[in-house]
Amino acid sequence: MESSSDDHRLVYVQYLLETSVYPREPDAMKELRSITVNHPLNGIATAADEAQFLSMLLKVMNAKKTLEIGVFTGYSLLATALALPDDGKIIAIDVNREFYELGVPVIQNAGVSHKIDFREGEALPILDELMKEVWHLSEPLGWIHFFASLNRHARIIDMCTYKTAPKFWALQEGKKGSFDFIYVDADKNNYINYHSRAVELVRVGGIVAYDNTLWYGSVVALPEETPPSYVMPFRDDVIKFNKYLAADHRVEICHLSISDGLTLCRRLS
Ligand SMILES: C[S@@+](CC[C@H](N)C(=O)[O-])C[C@H]1O[C@@H](n2cnc3c(N)ncnc32)[C@H](O)[C@@H]1O
Repeated sequence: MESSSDDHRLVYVQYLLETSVYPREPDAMKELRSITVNHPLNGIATAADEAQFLSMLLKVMNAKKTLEIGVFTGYSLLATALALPDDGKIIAIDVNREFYELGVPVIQNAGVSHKIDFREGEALPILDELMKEVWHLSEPLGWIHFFASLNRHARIIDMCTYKTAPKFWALQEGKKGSFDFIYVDADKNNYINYHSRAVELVRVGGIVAYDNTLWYGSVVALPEETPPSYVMPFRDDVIKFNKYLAADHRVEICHLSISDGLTLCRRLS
């Protein structure tokens, strides 16, 4: 079963999809992909080989708290939810709830909906709220993240006020520095704006992953007159973003040619 997001890619991609990706794809993800293929915008869904890669990356990282910007029908979200442990948490943002609701029954049947906190709306104001919002310390990772944060920040807390300090600290820091992984797959003209928030929200050593950073395969590398007009609107934004990331020393980067480009940024400090 193919999705049209795979159409433009090379023959070897079809080979790897058929040989190594589709046979290992969880049934729920297969079902969600077959629902998505009937959607008029199906080409914007995360590709199956990329989702397989993200799934392994999350497991290798032991990720527990993640953030996703750009859900659509939820294919990458489901891959993430399946990869996280049972007490994992994903905050998932999309301006369009109707897209997400197409995938909800599949996500529920897969038994992972308790990990997902879907937030409908424009991503930038939601991210700004997250910078201030606290994790409930009763949440499974609240205390662990709190104590981990003591090592990362220079601020000193009087441990004599041990019982009141955690709340105080959480109010100071919001959700900054608490996500293990952030996946950005929304409007490309806002990627630089998302990066300024994501780099603060992700923990030191955590990963922010940006999708479509080669924009339709290799369009970013072709002369301006070459690409068909329908891919042009975000082309310059992606080119600008790639240059910006290459010069951003807050992160180590790895620009992969999987799907139509995926850039991993590891927060350094
Ligand atoms: C490329 S699709 C996401 C694909 C998804 N990751 C998947 O696996 O199918 C982009 C999504 O970003 C959402 N989006 C676009 N601009 C947005 C914005 N400013 N704020 C929040 N969501 C936005 C769109 O509604 C769309 O569902």
